Amino acid sequence: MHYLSQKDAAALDQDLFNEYKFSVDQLMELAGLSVAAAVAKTFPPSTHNSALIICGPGNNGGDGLVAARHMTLFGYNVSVHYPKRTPKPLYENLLHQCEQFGVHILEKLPQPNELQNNYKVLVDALFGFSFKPPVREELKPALDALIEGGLPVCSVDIPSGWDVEKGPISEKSLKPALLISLSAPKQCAKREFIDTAKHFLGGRFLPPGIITKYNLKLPEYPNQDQIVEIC
Ligand SMILES: NC(=O)C1=CN([C@@H]2O[C@H](COP(=O)(O)OP(=O)(O)OC[C@H]3O[C@@H](n4cnc5c(N)ncnc54)[C@H](O)[C@@H]3O)[C@@H](O)[C@H]2O)[C@@H](O)CC1
Ligand SMILES: [K+]
Repeated sequence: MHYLSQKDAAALDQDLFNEYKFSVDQLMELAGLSVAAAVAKTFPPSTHNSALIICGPGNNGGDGLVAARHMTLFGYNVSVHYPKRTPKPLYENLLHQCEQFGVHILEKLPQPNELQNNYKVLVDALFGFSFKPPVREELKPALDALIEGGLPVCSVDIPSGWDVEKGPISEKSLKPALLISLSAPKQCAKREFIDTAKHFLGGRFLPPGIITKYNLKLPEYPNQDQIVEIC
């Protein structure tokens, strides 16, 4: 397996948009769908019917908004907490769609120790590969809820608060139960960092030229699946 540096993850992303002419919403839809699929495979709605998705200001948060909509279609009761909204049509439309699909928009987070009263699983769509620690004060409560909620956390692409290359930054860093790497795993997704977490690869949209250029060695997706487990 080849694990991407933070610089290469950003460069690969730019290649998809500039050289391959993908739009952000095209890739975000597939990324969010694969997140929903991996969550449902690991924490199915039959046992984990109520989910809270915590969304950040960038594209990682956008993946979370897409996953929220798909998770309602999979049978979950879904809530979204989206404290710092980026005023762009892409995110506004995704949020509008969430509302139309019956996603509950949670304006204020309860205390972390109260989350277990209402939810069975958390989805961490707070920060992705553009995050640089330490977390700024305004989004600290959202990160604390993920760390201290006492619920299984499914992290989208990067466990929030982690260094994209060096992994957890302290003993108190988030310990996800599930990581869904998107397009290709980043360096913090190495087994030595994620420990016993389940690990899936999703975002099945890479053109062959990108796989060659970045020397990626990715596991094969089974059949038409959107996700593949990495052991
Ligand atoms: N190339 C790919 O494979 C794709 C990537 N996607 C997603 O896009 C993500 C990357 O998105 P972005 O580049 O928009 O960035 P992120 O979503 O990682 O985060 C950027 C946002 O976080 C804020 N931020 C950064 N450091 C912070 C700190 N210390 N404290 C508080 N706020 C901080 C920034 O101000 C910015 O608003 C990926 O991780 C993945 O989830 C998908 O949407 C689609 C395709
Ligand atoms: K994340």
